[in-house]
Amino acid sequence: MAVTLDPSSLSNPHQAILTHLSWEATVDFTSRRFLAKAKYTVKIFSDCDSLRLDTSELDIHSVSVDGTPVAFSLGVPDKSKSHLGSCLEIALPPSLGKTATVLITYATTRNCSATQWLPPQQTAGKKYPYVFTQCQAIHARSLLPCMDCPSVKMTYDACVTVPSWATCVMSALSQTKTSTTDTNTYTFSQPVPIPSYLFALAIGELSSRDISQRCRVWSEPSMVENVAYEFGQVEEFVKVAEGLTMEYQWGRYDILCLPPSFPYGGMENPCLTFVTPTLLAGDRSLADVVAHEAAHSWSGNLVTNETWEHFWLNEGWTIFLQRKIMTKIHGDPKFFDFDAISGWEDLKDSVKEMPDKYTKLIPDLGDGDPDDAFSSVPYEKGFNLLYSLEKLVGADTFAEFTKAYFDEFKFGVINSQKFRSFFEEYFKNNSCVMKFDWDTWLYKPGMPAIPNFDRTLSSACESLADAWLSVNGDATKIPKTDISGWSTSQKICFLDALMSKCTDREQPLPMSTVSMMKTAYSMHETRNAEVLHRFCMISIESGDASIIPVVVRFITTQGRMKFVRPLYRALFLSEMGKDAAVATFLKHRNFYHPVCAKMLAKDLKLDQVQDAKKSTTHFQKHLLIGAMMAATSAIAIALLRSKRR
Ligand SMILES: CC/C=C\C/C=C\C[C@@H](O)/C=C/C=C/C=C\[C@@H](O)CCCC(=O)O
Ligand SMILES: [Zn+2]
Repeated sequence: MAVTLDPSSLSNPHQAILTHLSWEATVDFTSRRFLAKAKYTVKIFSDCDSLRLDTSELDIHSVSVDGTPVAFSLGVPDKSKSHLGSCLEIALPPSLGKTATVLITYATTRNCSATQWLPPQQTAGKKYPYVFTQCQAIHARSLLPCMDCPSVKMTYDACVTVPSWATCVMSALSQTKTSTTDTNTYTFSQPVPIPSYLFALAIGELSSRDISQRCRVWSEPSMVENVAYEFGQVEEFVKVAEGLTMEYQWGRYDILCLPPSFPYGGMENPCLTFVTPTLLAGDRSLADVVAHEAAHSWSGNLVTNETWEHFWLNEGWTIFLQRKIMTKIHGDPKFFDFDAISGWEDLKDSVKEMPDKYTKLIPDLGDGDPDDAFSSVPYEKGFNLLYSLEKLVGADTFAEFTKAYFDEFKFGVINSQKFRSFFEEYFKNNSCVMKFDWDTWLYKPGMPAIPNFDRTLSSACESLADAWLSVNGDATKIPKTDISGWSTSQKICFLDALMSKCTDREQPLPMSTVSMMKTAYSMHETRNAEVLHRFCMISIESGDASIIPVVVRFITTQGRMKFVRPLYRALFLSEMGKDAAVATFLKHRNFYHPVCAKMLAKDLKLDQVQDAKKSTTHFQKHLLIGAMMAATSAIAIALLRSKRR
């Protein structure tokens, strides 16, 4: 297999490639570590005297090749690219044949960025600890030495030993469970080759409910009935997706609903999607995230972006399929554009927020950390590229192309050039196709031209936004529209339109209007996280301090980055909320997943405080150390203030 060099990996898949992993691990909740063995089948291509693997913060104990201990070295991480970790270089004896078995014994450490270890208080049951992993994009290397690049796909089996009260689930098919008085040992098999970022496990007190023959939901026991109801449509989602693409290839499609600090809406771990409990609105209104994760069973998991620079091919396609699935479920063809309008608003926010280099569909990641490049751009700009192609060739033909695409690239990898060539070849007899401006779409930063979306379903929401905008302190102008029967999507569309119009006018909604809206709709009390998030954003921007306790509660009871990052940033930028933002983060830092904590520290400029600490004079250092010993959040606030002065 030809392999592209990946800027996000230190491994050498062009010389030797991993084809199968046997992972054996024991979890230790006391030391918060996995004690593990990774045994790889390696295919060696040419004259290759060493195997290079990605690692990050691992304790490597020993390495053997075909049963014989060999020399290995662990590189020193490059400070300017610390996200890449350390290269584990393993000497390959010259006598090796075309394949070899490499066995690495190691332990993870407290600095493992792929895991979050939850104390019992952070679980619903409050009795037992919990651990889960999140490897995308390049955190698998902190869980196991591997070729942490999406172009390397391998099958795996695993054997995991956990305490007797615990259940282990993985991104694979469950095989056996054996128990002793103190332990349960689970085995798993993933017979479809997967990239390292899809390696996943969770261990905790778990229960499950079957939804259909191939779909089951998992969660902590007290939540499992709610989870089963919320995601009860999952079998339909998978069936509709099969109709759009091809037969489901992974055997099972299960869902694990995690504790609230899970940092993403969902993660498409094969056979077992991980989701945030912020989807539990009680009315299935946020289940489109499950449709999204189910769609990844084809786009991303079966046809995988070759490097993270082509991430739009994972996410743009997935959003496209998600919208097709949800349109079928809603039964109204106009839903597709209605939902695309909502995505367009997300795209505008990301383009405003991100540096130009990360608003290109193919960003130049260079030495950049993929976590820094992450935004709605690959999702929504990617979707809009596909939407434009669909409009160009017509929906029926594009539907046929979709099937041909997944069939052509299944079990393999894709990049933007291959995608373009396949599209052009498929439509070579269609003259319009040659006029498509690929270069602008793929390489130009910023917003694409706005498509001519069908606004039939969004116009009432947009009109209501206009009506609220014209209130301007005059209570007699409060709109009479009764929105109590509106769907969540309509409320979201209304709030997005309101925010977008305020941005266009470069003026926040007046505080008096926000206060009238609060009385009219009580959105500050909703249990729907998407609606609450938007209402909190509008309120912060209007300067309404009464929203601060609501925001603080929201950002300290769930850790989904989509919500916590913009809310922390908005608070931090506001005069009224700056100190609350820093104090809240410092107090609750351990609640968040390590990646979320890293990103929030950057958002709140606390990483600069860290850097400043490193470069202070001796005297300043003493002051700083003294202050640190007091260990209060006020210290960081004071530091920030003195920096501001
Ligand atoms: C162009 C960007 C290049 C690489 C970024 C790839 C991954 C970055 C990383 O930060 C991981 C992302 C994981 C995402 C998982 C699930 C998302 O679909 C969730 C979307 C947001 C949400 O709904 O909460
Ligand atoms: Zn996705």
